[in-house]
Amino acid sequence: MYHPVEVSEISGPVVGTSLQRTLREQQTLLDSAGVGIVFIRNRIVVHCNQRYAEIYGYASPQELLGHSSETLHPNRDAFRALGREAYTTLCEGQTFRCERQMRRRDGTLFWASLTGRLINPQDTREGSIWTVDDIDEHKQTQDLLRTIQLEKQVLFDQAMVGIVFLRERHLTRCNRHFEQMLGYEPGELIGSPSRRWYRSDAEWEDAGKRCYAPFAQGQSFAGEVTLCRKDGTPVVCDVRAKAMGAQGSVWIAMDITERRRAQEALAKAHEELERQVRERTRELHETVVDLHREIVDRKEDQDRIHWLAHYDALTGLPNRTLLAERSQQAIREAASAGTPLAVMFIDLDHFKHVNDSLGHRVGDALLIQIGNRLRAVVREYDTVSRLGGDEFVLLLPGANAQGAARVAGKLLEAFRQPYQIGHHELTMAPSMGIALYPSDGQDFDALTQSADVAMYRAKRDGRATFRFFTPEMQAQSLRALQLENALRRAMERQQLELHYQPQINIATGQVRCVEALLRWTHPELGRISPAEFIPVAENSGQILQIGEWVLRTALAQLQAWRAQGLDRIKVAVNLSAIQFHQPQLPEMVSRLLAQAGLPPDALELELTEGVAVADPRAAMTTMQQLRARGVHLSMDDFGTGYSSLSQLKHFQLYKLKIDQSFVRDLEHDSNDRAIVSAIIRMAQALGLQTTAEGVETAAQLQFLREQGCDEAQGYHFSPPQAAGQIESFLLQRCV
Ligand SMILES: Nc1nc2c(ncn2[C@@H]2O[C@@H]3COP(=O)(O)O[C@H]4[C@@H](O)[C@H](n5cnc6c(=O)[nH]c(N)nc65)O[C@@H]4COP(=O)(O)O[C@H]3[C@H]2O)c(=O)[nH]1
Repeated sequence: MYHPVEVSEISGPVVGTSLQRTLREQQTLLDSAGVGIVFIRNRIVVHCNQRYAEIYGYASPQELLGHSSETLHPNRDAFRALGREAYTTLCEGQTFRCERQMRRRDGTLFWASLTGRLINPQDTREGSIWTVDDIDEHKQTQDLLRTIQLEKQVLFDQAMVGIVFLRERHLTRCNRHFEQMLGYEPGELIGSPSRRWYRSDAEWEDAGKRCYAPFAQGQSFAGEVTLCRKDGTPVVCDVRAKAMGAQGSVWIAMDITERRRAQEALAKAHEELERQVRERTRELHETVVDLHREIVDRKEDQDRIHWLAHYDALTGLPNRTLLAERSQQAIREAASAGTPLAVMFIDLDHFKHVNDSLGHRVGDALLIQIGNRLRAVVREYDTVSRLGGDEFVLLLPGANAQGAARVAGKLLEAFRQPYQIGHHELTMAPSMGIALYPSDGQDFDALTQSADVAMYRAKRDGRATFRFFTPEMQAQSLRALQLENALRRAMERQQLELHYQPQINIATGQVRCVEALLRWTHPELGRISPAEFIPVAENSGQILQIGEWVLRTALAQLQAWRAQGLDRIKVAVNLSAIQFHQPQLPEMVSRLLAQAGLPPDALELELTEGVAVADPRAAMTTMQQLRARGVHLSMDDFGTGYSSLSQLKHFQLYKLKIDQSFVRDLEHDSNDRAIVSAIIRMAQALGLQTTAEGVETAAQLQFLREQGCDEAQGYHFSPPQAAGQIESFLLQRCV
């Protein structure tokens, strides 16, 4: 038992020495003790050691001596409460231990571990001894630890992730969230092997390999693992796992099934969006391409429309519209500069025959070549245009009459070269009419009209030539227009009539054939010569209708004469080249003969040499067809055209009619005599009959007889007369 004694209270030499040593030892013991020790009597600090003073913030024990122990407590209540609690135990002679907050000298509180004991449990007045240890730091650490543990527990319990502790792949502990996540009751999983929350052995083993491999290298695992609920449904988890040495491992699993599902849905939506964007982009691209194409197409269409409106589709030459525009411009310039200008109208002679006999393809190819040849002849700034068909118009700015004539001459020269179309070698000649500005017309229409009229004159004057427009032509062209209009109504108004002129056998004086000649008597215009109106009918196309009427009427008349007893008489009908090139001609002839009830050899068709000029081969085919049907063919006006001897051989002709231009001057012109004589001999050599036209005198007849000409026709015997008038002549002269 410790009795605190003041050293000065001890006296006596021996006692004093050992007592002093004891006291020193006690004092040393007190001073070196690691805990604070205090002796309190009547709630007053009677004695304490250095450590005690330090704990309460005093420099030395002396500073505390005499202090009320109450000041060392936080407050009076705490002091009394401790007294009440401690003295129950102390009075029983027990040691009282507790941990209490105490107060330092500066007022701060600290935790202290107190151990007290009464000196004499029977008498509390003797005081008590207390050891005090400053456990404030330890207490704070403990509190901190407790708080941390509490927090950990809260985290463990409240975490929104599953937390699992495993040892050797068996669950030692897990939080509620893990159980709930997998659908288990609290504690149901304790001790279970981790295999329990995998769908199959394979998945479990695979997860084991993936997760434990990093553990072996001291690393943690982080990854996605598919676990399995109690009811079998899969749970996709984001798993973090860490090895804890001998403690096993801790696993944190977060259910990301929904997130994964949402991610998948998002990815799908994203993919769909991308697909839609791609689709839209593609559509947009296509729309842009379509639009672009449409714009290009429209531009091309516009260009094409503009081109078609201004150019001839076949030859690529300017058409009438562009020609008119250029002409107007050229006329304006010529007017202001006082310079000349020529317009040349070109029509191809017998071009239609090419089309009819060789087909449009050949005709088109020929027109293209002709267009190129025309372009090659003229200057750069001249315009070569095609109006359609075989009509071309040249606009020659700056060209006077001399210049235009030179161009026409060059064209004639250029046209002399044959055209090679496939295996066909074709020659084509132009008839050209020239009109000059300003004398022949002040504007485009007037100039082209004048050039057109001049071109007709060139045609009439033998074709393959050119003519300048003259005022006299103007009058004639007006006449042609007048005739064309009048001719349209001539047939329906019965103004047409046939006259017949006999052809006399020179040797016997007998009539074997009459030539039907067309007559037109107009109420105002009077009698119009076929030489004038037949070309008009040919140009306007009316010749086909008129020609058929002539054939029908002539055959009907012949049939009537035959019925009257003139049963061996024949009729000769003139055939225009245009009629001849009609593909249905042979069929039509047969039909009309059949309608009249006449044999084919009752009809003789008079052709002009012109029919064979453009395409002898096609002409030959038509002639063969007619001959095959039994119709006789004769060549009219022979000697004026260009028939070659070799062609004649193949033409299957029956007769040559010697043109009246050779007969007219037989008496005075030895050349004509020579020609007529040669024709007759040639015909004889070819086995052809000969008929001389326009025989007006006995001397002409005599010469023809001497030369061996078979027949004669002319005023010497009879002019062409109406059927009724010629009948008596025929009755006398027909056998
Ligand atoms: N100077 C003179 N002339 C004589 C004499 N004898 C007859 N003539 C005339 O000579 C022409 C002979 O007919 P062409 O050469 O076939 O020439 C014909 C013929 O090419 C054509 N033509 C007449 N009728 C038709 C027809 O129906 N169809 C076709 N396509 N042409 C016809 O018109 C041309 C002229 O016929 P026309 O005026 O009737 O003139 C006729 C006739 O009247 C004579 O002794 N002296």
